[in-house]
Amino acid sequence: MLKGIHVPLVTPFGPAGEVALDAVEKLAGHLLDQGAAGLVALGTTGEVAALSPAERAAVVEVCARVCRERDVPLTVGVTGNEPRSVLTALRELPDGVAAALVTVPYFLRPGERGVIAYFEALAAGSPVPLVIYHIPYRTGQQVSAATLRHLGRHPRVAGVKYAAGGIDQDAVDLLGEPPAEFDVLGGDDVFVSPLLALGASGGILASAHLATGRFAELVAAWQAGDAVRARELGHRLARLSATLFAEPNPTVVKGVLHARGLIPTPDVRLPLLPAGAEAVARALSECDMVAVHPGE
Ligand SMILES: O=C(O)C1=N[C@H](C(=O)O)C[C@H](O)C1
Repeated sequence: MLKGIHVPLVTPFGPAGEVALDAVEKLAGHLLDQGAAGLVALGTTGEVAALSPAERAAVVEVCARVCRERDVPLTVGVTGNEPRSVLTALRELPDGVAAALVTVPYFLRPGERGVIAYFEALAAGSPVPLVIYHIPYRTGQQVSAATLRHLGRHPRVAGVKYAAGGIDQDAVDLLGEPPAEFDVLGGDDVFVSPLLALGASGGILASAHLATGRFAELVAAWQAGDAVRARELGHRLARLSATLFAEPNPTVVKGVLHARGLIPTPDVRLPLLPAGAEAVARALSECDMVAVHPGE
């Protein structure tokens, strides 16, 4: 269901600190023009924790409109770690949302049986398919390939955003025998190329705000079996991602998008602080090395 590159949108802020909805709309259209297969609203990259409920709803509304007009899927991040409030949020999603990206319950460390019970409860009541966000270095909860395979057989579980911090044994195991109709999407920007080589169907990557077409080309090259092209491009994009993640995400991405005139300010909300000028300059120069056309 979710193939190719899906960009987890930053939330641009205006000079007075307000959410710049016109910039959300422009950026969303630009990324789809550049080759993104879909968008993700309210991810970590969107600074979801720093947005009010009204701001979140407004961002989703704009993204849903753009995605509807382009006939591409919109995935929405839904945060929480107990099923009742997460189910309420899932039921409040507007029409036209293709899937919800739901984080493995964080901080509590409920164990894998708890993770299974949690996602089964959500899947039973969710109006939209779920994409499990597996990111143990943020949640504190390991999830094995066996657990993901078990959950992946549920008709309401569409895939996993796999962000284990590298290519681990579970990634190899899962992609060696994935459930039918279950998409594995790379969520660690620097490791997306090797994950695609193992058979992932795409990625949800903050880095793909830049060089979007190149990331799409990377997916296509691995899927076409063009390992020479894919390996070379993968190395270049990994260098770009490393510079974009040199400071906490999405600070450098926002700095670069602002320098390129794609968002009105590079501002982020606390506890994030804007990226340093040197980090932004390094990332800009890496973008130019990957681009086919200047400013791409
Ligand atoms: O918001 C997201 O989705 C992503 N978040 C990750 C993070 O901030 O660690 C990075 C990934 O590229 C997408």
